[in-house]
Amino acid sequence: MMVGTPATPASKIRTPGGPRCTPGGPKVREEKILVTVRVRPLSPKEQASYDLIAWDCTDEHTIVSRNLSHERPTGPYTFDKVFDPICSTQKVYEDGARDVALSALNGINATIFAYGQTSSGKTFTMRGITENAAKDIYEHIKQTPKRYFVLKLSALEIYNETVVDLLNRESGSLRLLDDPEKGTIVEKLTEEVVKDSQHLRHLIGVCEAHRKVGETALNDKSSRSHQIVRLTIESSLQENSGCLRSFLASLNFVDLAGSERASQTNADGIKLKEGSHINRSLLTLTTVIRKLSGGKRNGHIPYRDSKLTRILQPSLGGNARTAIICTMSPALSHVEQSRNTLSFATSAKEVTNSAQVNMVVADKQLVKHLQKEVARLEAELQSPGPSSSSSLCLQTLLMEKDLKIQQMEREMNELKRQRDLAQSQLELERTNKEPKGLNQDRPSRQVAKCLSFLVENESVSNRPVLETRARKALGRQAIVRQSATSTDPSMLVHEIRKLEMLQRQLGEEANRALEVLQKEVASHRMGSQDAAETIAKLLSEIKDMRAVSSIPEEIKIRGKASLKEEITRLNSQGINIAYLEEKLENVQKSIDKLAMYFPTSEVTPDSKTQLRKKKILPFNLSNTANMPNIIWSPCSPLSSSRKIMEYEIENRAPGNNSHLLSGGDTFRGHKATPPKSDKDGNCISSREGTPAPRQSNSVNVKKIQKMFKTAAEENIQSIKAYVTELKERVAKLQYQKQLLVCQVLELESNDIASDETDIVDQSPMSWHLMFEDQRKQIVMLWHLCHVSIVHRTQFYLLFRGDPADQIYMEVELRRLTWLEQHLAELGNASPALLGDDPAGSVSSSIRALKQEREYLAKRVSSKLTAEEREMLYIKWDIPPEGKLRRRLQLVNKLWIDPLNMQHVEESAEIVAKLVGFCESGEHVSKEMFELNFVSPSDKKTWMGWNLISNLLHL
Ligand SMILES: Nc1ncnc2c1ncn2[C@@H]1O[C@H](COP(=O)(O)OP(=O)(O)OP(=O)(O)O)[C@@H](O)[C@H]1O
Repeated sequence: MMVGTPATPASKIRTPGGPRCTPGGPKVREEKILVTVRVRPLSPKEQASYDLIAWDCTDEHTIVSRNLSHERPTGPYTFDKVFDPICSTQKVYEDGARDVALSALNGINATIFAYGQTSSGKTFTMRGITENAAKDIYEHIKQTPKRYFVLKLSALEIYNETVVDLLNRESGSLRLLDDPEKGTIVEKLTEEVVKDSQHLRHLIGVCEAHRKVGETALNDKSSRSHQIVRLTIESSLQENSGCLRSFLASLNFVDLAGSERASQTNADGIKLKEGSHINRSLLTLTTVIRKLSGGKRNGHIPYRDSKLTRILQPSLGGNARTAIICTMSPALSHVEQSRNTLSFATSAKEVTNSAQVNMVVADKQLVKHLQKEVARLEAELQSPGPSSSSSLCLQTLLMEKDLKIQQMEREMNELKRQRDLAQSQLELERTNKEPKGLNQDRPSRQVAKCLSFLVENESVSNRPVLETRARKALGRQAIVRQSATSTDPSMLVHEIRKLEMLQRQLGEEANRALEVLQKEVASHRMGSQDAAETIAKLLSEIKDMRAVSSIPEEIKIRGKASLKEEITRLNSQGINIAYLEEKLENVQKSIDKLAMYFPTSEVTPDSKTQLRKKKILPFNLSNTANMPNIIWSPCSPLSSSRKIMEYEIENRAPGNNSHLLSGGDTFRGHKATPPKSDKDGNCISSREGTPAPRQSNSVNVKKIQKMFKTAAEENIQSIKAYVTELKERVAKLQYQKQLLVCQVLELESNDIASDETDIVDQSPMSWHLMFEDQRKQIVMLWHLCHVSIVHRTQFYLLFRGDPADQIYMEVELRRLTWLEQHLAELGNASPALLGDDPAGSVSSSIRALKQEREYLAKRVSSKLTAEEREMLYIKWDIPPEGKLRRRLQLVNKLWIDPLNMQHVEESAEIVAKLVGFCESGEHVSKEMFELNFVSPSDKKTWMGWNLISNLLHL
């Protein structure tokens, strides 16, 4: 008994509940694929071999196999149409393709497939279908003058999963890309605009010709390659409303590879080993059709498993109308293949498509863009996971999006902040109607913060509104004036006192340091004539210095003094500070000169000779009498050489350690030559008195020699560093004093200027502009002065344009301007004047900055999540080369572009994370910015050499 397959209804177009509209989209109609079967006549070859006809087309929908062999007959098979061998291609076109093909003229995608075994008539049929469709399309265009049509043609061939352009074979293998709007597209595929029907025929001819070339180049290729000719049809209509409505659709003519191999593999499960015999595209096509026909439309459909199914995805259960013409031979010799073809056709007819009109409305461009974006993201998400490159690509895309969102949020917040600020400023202006002068008796906390050591506990926000009253001025001068005019004279007197106290403390420290320096230098008094002279000079300078630095102690502070008197006194002290500075400069130069006698490098045979030539012998054996001084000198308790000495003592033979120099033959000669003393009682060595042991081969002597030398070098370096530090502090003091004087002078001239300043009021807008301007200047100066990036970050994040920030901005700007000038002066000075390190402060700043970056780089992995790090590496273009290298590269890119405020903002955010400003949750106080210039904590007291050696090793 034969089991029939239910016939497909003649009209399969289903519009359940009528045509429906997708939200914001055009009508969608669901319909099954139109499946027809065409049986060709017996070929001459089949006739010659007396092959029998194995099939009967019982009606125009049914085909059944004849009972010719011992096998049981199959069928009947029913389809939308069954065309017997005498049916013309015109008829096949009309009944099996025309309706679908012409849908493309109305914006519906359409695809006509030819499926069947080799030599079954696929190409024969498709050629006729294409020609007829082309003819009808141009006929339609002719009859629709209201619409404006644009036709484009492209054609490709897929062979062994390689896509080739049939309009330009030379372009080689083409790649498939995912386009948000069009789905899968073929990269660089030629698309020719079709001028007219003749041109269309010509182009189809070109494709055919190119396919023929392929056929001769590769044996039997045509049966294993798929060809797709795609006609894109766009038609526009100007509506009365002024809207330009366009239909856009593509019509595919697909001539598939011979199905015999795919069916063999599918039906018999034979796993063909030879790769060239497996046609992945065809296999995937049958799998896709099978899955779609089984109602698994919502399950995973492996479109992406082959190029053919990727390209034709919309035509297989998607947004397209599809017709499949299955071709078959009637011969008994091909009955098995024909059966497989009919089986495929049976599956295909169960597949439902959801075609919709692809309409473009000009004034809905934005919606379309969004739809495209959604489609693209969906396509990305649907792409299979195993490909790490595609998931990476998706991740990158998401990260980029996140970054964009973050950036937009930041911009929005900034705009909001500016708006709020402007509003509050306006509010302030409006309410600020109080009579002028109301506030003049009250000291300005801003200025107090600027100058005082004390930290004001009162928050800035509590400040009475009028205290923050700003004077209208576009320049910085106006701000300075404003600060000065609101300064209480008694505050300034207070500040002057504190300044003096600082100066006194500095003097005391300098004295203590110089005492040690004097001892140290005295211990080195032996050696060459040059060295002796330098030391003598140094000693006299130290003496002078001590005299100068003790002056401030003599200052008597009276209980009450007028501001003018205070200023006069302060100005007179300026001479002392300047003198102190000058003297320190001289001391440093002398130390530098002295340091030249102690080459820091290891003593090589060459350098030994040079030393001998120059007779630089401050620490040779003639100095042994001075050894105890050096060893037990306060300058060297922590030096590495002392440790060596202790080791030496510990390892000395018993009985020889009663005194460092009393035992052992090594020192006997020396004992016989006691050192000479100068008139002050200090030990002096003479070259005449230098005994032979200088050439001694004793290991101990050499070690001790080396040790003394190291100790001396360390001490000299320590002294040098401390003097440099003293100089810096004196310079700071000098600057602070100048600022104070400046404030006082402006206070004095306040009465004269008050009329003028009252005329102008500072508007919120002008402050905002000034703030931006100052901030840019500060950022540039930070960069030029190599200021710590942590400091930059803190300052940048704290001062965001609040009117209360004015004074902080002003002070930071002044401080940096001074620093820049100072560094520039150092840089311009002659190296001869400045010693070995002409721009010591600059290089040390750079060094410190480098160390800071290294420190921050170490925190990257602990303070940022892996995701954050990855995002930053992508954003900041850090190549993937080594984890440590990447972290350092990232940190090295922070705060390097002072002209780019976006860069500055982002750098600040990253550094804040690395340092943990954000995570502590505590608000950083603005006062931490040492607007007081020298806070007690900032003051370095003399801690002995320990501190200095620490500083040196930092
Ligand atoms: N309906 C038909 N009427 C007359 N001749 C036909 C018909 N169908 C096919 N032929 C002839 O059969 C031969 C094979 O046809 P065709 O090349 O179209 O097969 P094919 O399926 O495309 O083969 P391949 O897969 O190898 O490319 C051709 O010579 C063609 O002219």
